[in-house]
Amino acid sequence: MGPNTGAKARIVARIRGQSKKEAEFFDGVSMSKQPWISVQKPDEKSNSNLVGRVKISLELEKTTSGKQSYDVDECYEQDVGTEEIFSREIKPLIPGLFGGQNITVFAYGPRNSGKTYTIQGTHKEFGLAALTIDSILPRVEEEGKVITVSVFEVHQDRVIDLLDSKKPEVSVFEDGQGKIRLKGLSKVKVNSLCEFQKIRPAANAHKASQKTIFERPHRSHIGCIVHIVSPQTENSNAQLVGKINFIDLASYEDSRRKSSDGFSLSETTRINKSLFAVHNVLYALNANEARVPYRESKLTRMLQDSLGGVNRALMVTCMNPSFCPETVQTISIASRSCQAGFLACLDPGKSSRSATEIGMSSPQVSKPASKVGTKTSMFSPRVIKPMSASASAKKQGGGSLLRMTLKKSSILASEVRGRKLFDEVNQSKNGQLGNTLPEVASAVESSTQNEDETCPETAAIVGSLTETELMLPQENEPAFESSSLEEETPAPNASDDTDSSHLPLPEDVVQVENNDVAATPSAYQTPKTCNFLLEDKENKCLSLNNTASPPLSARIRELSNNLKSLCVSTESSLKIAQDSSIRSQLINEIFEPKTPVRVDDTHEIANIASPWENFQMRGSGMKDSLVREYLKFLNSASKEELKGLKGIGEKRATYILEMRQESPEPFKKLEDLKDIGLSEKQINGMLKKVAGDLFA
Ligand SMILES: Nc1ncnc2c1ncn2[C@@H]1O[C@H](COP(=O)(O)OP(=O)(O)OP(=O)(O)O)[C@@H](O)[C@H]1O
Repeated sequence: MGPNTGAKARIVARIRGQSKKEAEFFDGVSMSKQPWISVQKPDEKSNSNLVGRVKISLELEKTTSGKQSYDVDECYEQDVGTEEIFSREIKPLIPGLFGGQNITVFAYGPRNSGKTYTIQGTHKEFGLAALTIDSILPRVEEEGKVITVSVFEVHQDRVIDLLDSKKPEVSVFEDGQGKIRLKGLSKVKVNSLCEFQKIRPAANAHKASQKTIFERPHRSHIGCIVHIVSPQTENSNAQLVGKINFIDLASYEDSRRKSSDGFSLSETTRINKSLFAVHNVLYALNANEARVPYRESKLTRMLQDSLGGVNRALMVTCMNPSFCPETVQTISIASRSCQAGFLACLDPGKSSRSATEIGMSSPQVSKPASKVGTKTSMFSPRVIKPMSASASAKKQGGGSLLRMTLKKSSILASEVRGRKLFDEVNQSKNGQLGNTLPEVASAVESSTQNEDETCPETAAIVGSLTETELMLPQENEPAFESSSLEEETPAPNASDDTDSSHLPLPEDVVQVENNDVAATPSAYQTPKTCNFLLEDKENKCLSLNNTASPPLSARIRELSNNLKSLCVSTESSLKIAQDSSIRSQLINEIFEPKTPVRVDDTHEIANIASPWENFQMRGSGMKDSLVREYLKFLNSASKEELKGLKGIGEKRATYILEMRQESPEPFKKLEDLKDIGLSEKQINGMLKKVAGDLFA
């Protein structure tokens, strides 16, 4: 993949070819001579770490911001065709693909910047996906392997199978072995480039009818996975050899500007948030960070087994040839991930700690760039900041990212190191300090779990996925393209962000509060002040101080302690309480099941004599019991019994049984029901039905 910087993700730019109108406007003047973008290639003879580094300078006079420069691994100018990009960036990786490596190619950029053109191509020029298929087919045939292709869409955290309109939603989950499963994603066998070009999303076939259901087009990420598979033989199951993902990312849009297409602010910020999540992962990989935030978005979660480890990623940042503020923002964000690779290269062997580990948030709003001369240094010293979406940002919606990050003032350790490194280099080079990185919106860390880098897909996955029929060819139809479907019902996982109507179960509470803790530096930095520390899967180091709610295990332990201490303290009360009714009430309060109560809240226990409080306490206990019984049922019921439940049909029941074969107790908390494709609303609905049936 081009010159090696030691980075796991290579960041390149591509300046889109001019349209006829643009060509007329510029009257055939080469873009390199335009005031808007200029590209400075590195000195090939230079014997430094920066070999291969390309500087893109943008003339921002129109915004009175002056000129801004960004470093990327490579920049392909207008006269460079997709085939050359393929030869230089992807072709060198193909042997690895046959050796078990996974590759991911992202096309990223603002609207109309050539993303789809780059990935998918047109009938005149092949895109990177078709060129890859063309290149791997001979070897695939030679080695007796097969190619299967999946096409999907990620919209509002929902993954939709675009090759099968019957079961469009794909479940993304981690199985008992920690492997990412894409349950319900179809695969189509491809024998030739022609077949690949003829694949068209099933969704398209129903476009007309679906338009009546989905009212307006939406922006989404479109992905195509090309798997190389060793076919099933008498002695072995089908085995995944390697796969290459092509992701045509949704356009980046400045959420502060009104969308010309009438997209809501929340939709724009949601998309930008998922784009930031991709960059955060690439940044973390390039910076060799201990924690890679795969869980920040559905897309990165899906691609977890293709990013990191021995796998390679390529980000093609598409740029508009004519002035576009979003182009400035996208290239600055992309350059940041690229810088991380150089940091790691300059500081080998050191892996920076993640924001979560050091307990700091990552403010990510940059300021307009200050004017810099293009000749200052090969390095433009910048503030390098991993971005992440916070739990609170999730709750508030992406629109609050900007506001929130403006408020945050803590500094990331890796950022400090990054700045220091750059400063050192710059000072040693020419003693100059440069500008700061332009605007990047983000927030604090959300995930509470350290995530391993790689999770290779297994034959089991290949075997479990259905192969659908090849879609009928349609003339002049691209191999895959963005569906114009709009979802009818609220996205199940999207509701994670906004829907607060779910049952306030202890697990939920813990989850939310843990996230808050992740955003609270003190929880990590001052363990000595903690009452005590707990460790569990979801929460590696959680302090039980007053700002955080403990996990369930701790609550139970604490409850038990409370009960013991209450027994002691109320023994004396019982002696005092001569009246038998008070006595029995006290006994009830102590020994009846109820929600956990903190030690320092004991004064509340003395006040729970109100019938309403009593009722609520007991109701909460009953609700917990109901949930426990429900999960127990799911973990043990027969298929027929499962099918008797609301929301569980033949497929889900079969799937539950499959899950139980892998793990005896797949459902430990209500959230686990999302693994079978249920949304929070659906889960709540199911429970309400169960509760209602008790009184029927
Ligand atoms: N390198 C190129 N050379 C010539 N034409 C190009 C090039 N890249 C893109 N185009 C043309 O520019 C237009 C926009 O390209 P494309 O649809 O790929 O952009 P996009 O970023 O995917 O747009 P969006 O995501 O906003 O729909 C198309 O007409 C496409 O054919």
